[in-house]
Amino acid sequence: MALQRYSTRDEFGNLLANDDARVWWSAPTATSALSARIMLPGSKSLTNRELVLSALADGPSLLRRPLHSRDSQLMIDALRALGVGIEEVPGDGAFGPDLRITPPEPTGGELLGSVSIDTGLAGTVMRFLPPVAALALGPTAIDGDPSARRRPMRTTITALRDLGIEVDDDGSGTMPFTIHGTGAVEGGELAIDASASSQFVSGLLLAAPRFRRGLTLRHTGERLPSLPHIEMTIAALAARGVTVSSPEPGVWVVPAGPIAAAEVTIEPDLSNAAPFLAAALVAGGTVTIEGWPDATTQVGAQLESLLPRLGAAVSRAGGALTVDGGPGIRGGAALPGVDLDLGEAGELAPTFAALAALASGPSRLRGIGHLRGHETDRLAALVTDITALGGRARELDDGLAFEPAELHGGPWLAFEDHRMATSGALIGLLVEGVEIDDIGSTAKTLPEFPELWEQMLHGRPAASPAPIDWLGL
Ligand SMILES: O=C(O)C1=C[C@@H](OP(=O)(O)O)[C@@H](O)[C@H](O)C1
Ligand SMILES: C=C(OP(=O)(O)O)C(=O)O
Repeated sequence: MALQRYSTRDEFGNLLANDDARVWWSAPTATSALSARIMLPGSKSLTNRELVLSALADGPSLLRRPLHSRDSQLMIDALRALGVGIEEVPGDGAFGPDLRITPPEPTGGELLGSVSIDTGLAGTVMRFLPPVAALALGPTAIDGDPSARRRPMRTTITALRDLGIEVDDDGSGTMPFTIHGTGAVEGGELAIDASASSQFVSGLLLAAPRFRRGLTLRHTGERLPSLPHIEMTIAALAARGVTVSSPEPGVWVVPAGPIAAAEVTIEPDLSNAAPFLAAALVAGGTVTIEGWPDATTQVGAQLESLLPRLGAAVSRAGGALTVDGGPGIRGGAALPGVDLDLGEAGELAPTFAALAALASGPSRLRGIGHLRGHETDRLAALVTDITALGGRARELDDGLAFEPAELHGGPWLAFEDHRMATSGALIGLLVEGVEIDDIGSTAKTLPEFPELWEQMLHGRPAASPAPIDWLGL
C-alpha cells in the first residue's frame, strides 16, 4: 500500500508500525506555552491545479516549491501515464525539488490513453484527471484506494457522458470507471450538480480551454460548497491567459484557446496551517507561519478572521502570520464555544471540531454536510473519536453540535484521513494519552507533520529524521 512508503521512512521515538503499515503515534502534550516559527510545504490545491494546467499548456512549465506528498505524487504519476514529462529539478524550497512539466511532444500534442490511473484517496486527482483523460486518445481506467470507492463521482461520470464521451461504469456513481477518450472533446453547454463537491466544477474548468468550443458550465444543484476553491481555479486559469467569465452565480464560461506555459511559485498550504495555528489557543503562546501570502485564493486565509472568534490575537509582520493564544486552555483560559458556517472552508472543519470539543461553551459547525463524502465521512468520524474520549458531539443534517465535557485519553482513529489525524494531535496537546492509530495518513498532504509538530513544541524534531528520498517518491 502506497502509504507505507511514507509512514515507515523513519522513526520518531515512540512510533510503531502495525502489521497493516499503519503507524501508531502518541500525541505529545504541551508542557509549556508555545513560541514557534514554522515553514509549511506547498499547497495541495495549488500544486495539483498547476500540474494539470502545465500538462495542458502550450509549452514547458516550472513549478517552484511544489508540494511533495501522496496527493501530488498521485497527480504526477497520473499525468506521466498520459504522456506528460515531469522532471524533478533542484529548487530553493526546504521541502523537495522543483518540477519541470513538459506537455506531450510536439508541444501541445496528444495525450495518450490505454492507461490505468490510481487516484488514491485524492479528491483533486479523481475529479481533475477525468476531463484530462477525456482529451487523451485511448481508454483510461480510473480507480483509487478501496476507501475512495465511496467518494461521490457520479457528477464527473455524467458530465463526461453529456459531453459525448463514452464512460464504462457499474452505475454506482463511484470509482472504478473507464473513460474512452478520442483525442478531442467538443465542449459547449453543460449542466452539472456540484452540490457534493466544488471539485466537479474545478476539474471541468481546468480542462475546458482545450475543448474545441470551450465550455459554458451551469451548476444546477441547490448548494455549492467550497466556493473559494472554484475562485482559485479561475485565478490559476487567468494567470495562464484564460479568462473565465461568470455571467451569473453558478455559471462559468471558459473560452477555447491555449493555456500558457508558466513559471509558478506555489504558496505554503494554509489549510495545513490550521492545526498549528490552533495549537496556540490550546497550549498558549504564539505560533508563527512563515511565508504567509499577502493575497491568496486559499481558503486557509480565513483562519485570520476565524481564530479571533475563539479569542486568538492574529497579526502579520514580515510576510509571516502569528496567532497569539494568550495563556491558552493549558494556562487556564476558557475557550468560548462558537457557531461557524464552514460551507466555504470545509477543510478547516476538523480543526475547529477539535477546538469545539475543548471549548467551555456549546458550539455548532454548519454548512458541512458534504464532508460526509470527504476522505472519510468526517462528521461520523469526528463524533466517533470525540465521543470515545468522553466528549459530547453529535451530527446535525449539515454539520456538528458540541457540548462542553471533560476529555480523557484513548485511541483516536484517523480513518485514513490526514485532517482527522491532525485534529487528534491538537486535542492531544491538552489531553494526555491520545493515541493516533495512523499518523502516516498525514502523508496525503503533509508527510512532514510529525516532525513539524515536534518542532512546534520543542523547536526541533523529536529525532533526527532520515533524509527524505524525494526522487524515490
Ligand atoms: O479544489 C480543491 O482543491 C479542493 C476543494 C474542496 O473540495 P470539496 O468542494 O469537495 O469540499 C476541498 O475540501 C478539498 O480539500 C480541495
Ligand atoms: C477534502 C480534502 O481532500 P480531497 O482533495 O481529497 O477532497 C481535504 O484535504 O480536506
